[in-house]
Amino acid sequence: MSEAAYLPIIDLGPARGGDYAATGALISDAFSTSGFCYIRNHGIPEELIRCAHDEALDFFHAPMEEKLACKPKEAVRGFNALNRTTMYGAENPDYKEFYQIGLELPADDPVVLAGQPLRGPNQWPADRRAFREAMEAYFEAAGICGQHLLRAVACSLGIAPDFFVSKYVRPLQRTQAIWYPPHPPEREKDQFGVAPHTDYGCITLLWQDGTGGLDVQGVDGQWVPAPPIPGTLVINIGDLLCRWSNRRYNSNMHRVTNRSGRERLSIATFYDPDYDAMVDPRDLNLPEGVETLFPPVSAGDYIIGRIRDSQKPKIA
Ligand SMILES: O=C(O)CCC(=O)C(=O)O
Ligand SMILES: [Fe+2]
Repeated sequence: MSEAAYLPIIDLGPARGGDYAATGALISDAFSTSGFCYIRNHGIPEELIRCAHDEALDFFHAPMEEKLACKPKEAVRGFNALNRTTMYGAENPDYKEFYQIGLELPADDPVVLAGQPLRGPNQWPADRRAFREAMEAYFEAAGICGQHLLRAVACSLGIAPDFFVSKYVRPLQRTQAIWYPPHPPEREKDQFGVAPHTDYGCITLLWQDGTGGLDVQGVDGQWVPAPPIPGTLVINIGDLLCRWSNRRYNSNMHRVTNRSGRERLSIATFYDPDYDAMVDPRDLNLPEGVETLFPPVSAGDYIIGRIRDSQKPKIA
């Protein structure tokens, strides 16, 4: 195990069976150091992952005209073409396409009518029923896994295991199938699939295919590979949980480069709270006498602010 980036493989089996304290102790070590770990026995059936992978790949291989028919409207859902996002401080936009879905709410739901950001019905390509079914099934299974993880997180911070349940009634869960074409050879140095960044929300669940290319920054600043490990997901903390935990848990820098010469597909789930959930470090068992480092913020305001920043054209 590297000292620089501690990436343990943690068995989620006990937590899924109701023993959150044991899993909590293990993830606490990881989240308070690298902010990353792998989990196995995550509960998302392999067959479901294979289906979502195959269907997503098939979609990304479709003619651009078909893909662009699903380009995002107001709720950032659907197909996002190459170069749509530029990470804070990055030279170039990310070299990836992605398809995003979120919690399905009907167009006449009050929060959709009120224009709450990130809300709305999902977009789906015509005539791709299997893609829709696979993505919806994956979304649901990832949410269940996220709930188990958050119960373990709650235990590890010394609060009731179900603390997060009332904060995740209509979560801002975003699941993205992400497709990375091989980087163009003339852009060797400054091109990233995803430029170095921290995630915005609470907790991220990542499935990656066998290609590799994800790196995590170690405490010494060096980049350490987080290679694909069959049967596992990579889990990491985002900035919102870092805030909520008053920096007891780290949201760490990571990046993707795809110099494999082949395409790469990953499925990332940003498992984030309700729009109006207040993220206040005082609610997470802050030890007595410890000063809060962050004022309370609503989860949705924080996340949409970060997304909008990442989609701004870079000012020269
Ligand atoms: O695709 C990956 O391996 C990671 C993607 C990622 O870090 C992100 O989208 O925030
Ligand atoms: Fe990320």
